[in-house]
Parts: sequence; C-alpha cells; structure tokens
Amino acid sequence: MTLTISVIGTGYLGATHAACMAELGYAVVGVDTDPAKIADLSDGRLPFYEPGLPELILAHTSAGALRFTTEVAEAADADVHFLCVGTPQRPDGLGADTSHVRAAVAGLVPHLRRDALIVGKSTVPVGTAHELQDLADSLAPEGVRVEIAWNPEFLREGRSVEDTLRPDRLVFGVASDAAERSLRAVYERVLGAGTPLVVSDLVSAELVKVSANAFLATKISFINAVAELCEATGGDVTAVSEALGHDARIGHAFLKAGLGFGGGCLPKDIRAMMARAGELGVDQALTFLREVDDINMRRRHRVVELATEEVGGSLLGRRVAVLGAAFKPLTDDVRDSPALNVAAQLQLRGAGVRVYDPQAIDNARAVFPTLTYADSAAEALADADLVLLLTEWSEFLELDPEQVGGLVAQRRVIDGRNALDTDGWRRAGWSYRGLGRPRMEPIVEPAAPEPVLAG
Ligand SMILES: NC(=O)C1=CN([C@@H]2O[C@H](COP(=O)(O)OP(=O)(O)OC[C@H]3O[C@@H](n4cnc5c(N)ncnc54)[C@H](O)[C@@H]3O)[C@@H](O)[C@H]2O)C=CC1
Ligand SMILES: O=C(O)[C@H]1O[C@H](OP(=O)(O)OP(=O)(O)OC[C@H]2O[C@@H](n3ccc(=O)[nH]c3=O)[C@H](O)[C@@H]2O)[C@H](O)[C@@H](O)[C@@H]1O
Repeated sequence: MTLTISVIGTGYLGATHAACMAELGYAVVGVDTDPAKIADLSDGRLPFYEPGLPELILAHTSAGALRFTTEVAEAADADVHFLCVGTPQRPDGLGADTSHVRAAVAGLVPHLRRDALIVGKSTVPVGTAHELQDLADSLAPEGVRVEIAWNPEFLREGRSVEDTLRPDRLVFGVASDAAERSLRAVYERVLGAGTPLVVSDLVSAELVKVSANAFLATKISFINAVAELCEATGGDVTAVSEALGHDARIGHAFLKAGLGFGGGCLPKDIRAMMARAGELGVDQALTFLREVDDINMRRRHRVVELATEEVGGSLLGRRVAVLGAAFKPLTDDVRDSPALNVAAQLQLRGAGVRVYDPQAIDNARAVFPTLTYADSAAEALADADLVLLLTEWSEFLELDPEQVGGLVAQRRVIDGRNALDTDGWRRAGWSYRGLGRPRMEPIVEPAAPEPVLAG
C-alpha cells in the first residue's frame, strides 16, 4: 500500500520535502495558508529559486502524485503529517516565534478521524515537541490518538533536493516504537542507501538541529575572528584557513572567511538557542554565541569601512557596484542577507549603489525598495568607482577582469567572499581587497626587454 503523506507549510523546506516525498513514491498533499504560493505550486510552478526542484514539482503534480491546497482538512487522511512551517525570530529579536507550529497542529488535529503521527521538521526551541504533544492531546477528537515525533531537517538552500534524498544523516526523535517504525517506513529508501540514522528522544532530536546550526555559525565566526587578527597584523586569512583545514580534525568546510553568515536560519537559530538557554536558567552555557553573532555582524561593518577607505574617506556621491543580493549563491533568499545589509549601509552613507543578482532582485526589491537594481552585471558595473563582490555566484567569479575594467571608472574591487582570482584581477590592473587579507596593488608585468640585435 502506498503511504500518503501530508506536508504542512510549503516554503523553502516544505516544498522541497513534499516534492522529495513524491519522488520517493508517496502520494503527497502540501498545505499552506498562503493562497498565492498554493496557486503557483498547484500549477507546477515553484514560487522561489531552487536548482532541480521545479522539475520535481512539475513531474509529480502532472502525474497526480503531488497536490497542494490551502485546506488543511484535505490532509486529514494522510498516514504521516510533516510540519514544515516557519519559526522566525520573534519581534523582540531573541527567541523563536513558535506560533505557526502551534497553529498548524491546532488547525490539523480537530480534522483527524484516525490515529496519526505528526512529525516536526521545523527548527524549534528545545521543549516544543512536548508542548505540541500536550496541545494535540487537548484537541484530538474522541478516540483518536495523535503522536508527535521530531525529524529535524539539515538541508541547505541551493542543494535542497540532493540533501533531502541523500542526507548526511537522519534523526528520528520519537516517544514510541510505533513512531520509529512509521518513520523507518517513510524513509525506507533513504535508509536503504546507507544513510546513518540516529534514533533519540524528542528533546535530543530538537537539540541536534539547533546545535548543528550553532556549530556551523561558530566555525564561520571563528575564522572571521582570525581574519580580524590578520587585518591587525598583515596576515592572510585564506592561507591560515587553508592550512587549518588540512587538519582532518578541523576540515575545510565552513572555514571560509569573508562577509559572514546570513539567511533565514543560522542567525535566527543561534539567537533562539541563546534565548531558550536563558529561559532554562543555563544562559551562561551559550554566552559565547553572543560573540559568534557579534563577530559576524562586525564583518558587515568592516566591508563598509573598507569601501569608505578605498574611495578616499567619503562615500558621498561615489558610484558603487554591488554584485550579489542573495545571502549566498544558488538561492533567491535574501533573509538577513549580508550583501543587502552592506548595500543599504553604503547607500545610507551617501553612495550611489547599484545592485545586481542573477536570481534575488525581486526579493531584494521587496525588502529594500529604495536601492537601485540593475538588470545585468554590466549595468551595475558601468562607471563604478568601486566594485564589491558580496555573493559569490559563479557568474561573478567568471567575469573577465579586463572586460570589466573597460566598464568601470576605477579598477578597485573589494572581494567580500575572498572568492575572486586575486592575481588575475590584479594583472588586469585592479587593486584588490579581500577580508582578512592585506591590500593588494595591481600587478604590473615588467616590460619585455628590448631584443639585443647582433652587430
Ligand atoms: N530554509 C531552509 O533551508 C531550512 C529551514 N528549516 C526550518 O524549517 C522551517 C521553515 O523554514 P522555511 O521553509 O525556510 O520557511 P518559509 O517561510 O519559506 O516557509 C514557511 C511556510 O509555512 C507557511 N505557514 C505558516 N503558517 C502555516 C500554517 N498554520 N499552516 C500551513 N502553512 C503555514 C507559510 O505561509 C510559508 O509558506 C523553519 O523552522 C526553518 O528554521 C530547516 C532546515 C532548512
Ligand atoms: O537550518 C537551516 O535552514 C539550514 O541552515 C544552513 O543552510 P543555509 O542557511 O542554506 O546556508 P549555508 O550553506 O549554511 O550558508 C549559511 C551562510 O554562511 C555563509 N558561509 C558559509 C560557509 C563558510 O565557510 N563561510 C560563510 O560565510 C554563507 O555565505 C551563508 O551566508 C545549514 O548549512 C543547513 O544544514 C541547515 O539545514
């Protein structure tokens, strides 16, 4: 018998999860409260950019295995329900807002007509699953037993399909053997491919997720703290990072110094983890995450400082080309984007900023409508006094520095991601500044010696 799956919340996480569940062979219904999103998805269109996902959505909606609705009642018959709604930062700036997960459970449970398993995937403060179990118990119709489990998600935007179908590991937080059996059945093919599985209690599963993101954020801020030291001493953080990464105990991943982390998850998740520790009376355990956050935010100010220096002390009236608006390449997500944050700061200081991004301009315009957006890199670069690379899309890394040099007013580049071919740009007459690296002047090739003529 084919399992039927419901996925509640069809944003970046939920749309991916729904499509991948259909890819694993299940009948899937995706539910969201946003009618525009549901209209797009129902037509087989993905309302955001994610490589490889539109093809899956289109294939499975066309085949009838995947459908979308705003009516949660239509999910009631599913065997397993996955919760994928948002848990954004609360307006007070600290803890996570869990109102959407509670609303999703409260919306679904009264419609259930048989025993059900609700599996949380959203990233939540530790203890939320138990609260949701109490909520479900209080709302379950007579004779219906609803169980909550937690199966945290580790996918990265830009690689979400691959990360879902071939994850590094699966984590099942369960309160019963029956819940574990159900999850094993859902993920049978993924487990069959050799994916490591950790089965734990609910609390530990919730903790794995926030700890993973806190660890990744800490690793990035660690190397960015070293970058600050390099700036004070003339060292080059890219050399330090490369050498550190060769130590197998450290590794190269998440050790790239630059403008730091942004996005809809790492920043909010470390703040929520700190807030939860405070509520639990163990705030001292995580005060270092405050430093992780501060180091990260300082990188954005540092780029603005460098930009100001590069144009001679005042940004007023200077034309700055900003390459990149998304919080990282391969996504159109601009939530807490370091690139946009820097662009906005430059504009506040009087610079004429033109931003270009291959995918994220519409989202960027919605958040920062007063910035000027270009339709191409060339348009952003035209007559620029300074070029800033802030999101390392391959389109930017492949730019020909000689050609770009012909577009700008001044050959000055700040590489906020330490990603450009330094020597290539310098040979084309550019002055180069990375983060945590010494300023580098253009490389002037010595003129070829005059041929010595015999006689
Ligand atoms: N974006 C990512 O790469 C990952 C996100 N996560 C976590 O997954 C959760 C969702 O994140 P995103 O997908 O990025 O957020 P998102 O904002 O893109 O999507 C959330 C969706 O939930 C919908 N929603 C809100 N309340 C609802 C309700 N009561 N019923 C049905 N739908 C409802 C919203 O309309 C929205 O479409 C968060 O907890 C996040 O931390 C975890 C791993 C990866
Ligand atoms: O909980 C989540 O939503 C997800 O958050 C991150 O994934 P994501 O936000 O898609 O992006 P990452 O690839 O982790 O990058 C985060 C930020 O760190 C920055 N970064 C990354 C790596 C690095 O070495 N240096 C660095 O500055 C990136 O530019 C980006 O701004 C985690 O990597 C996922 O495992 C997790 O599931």
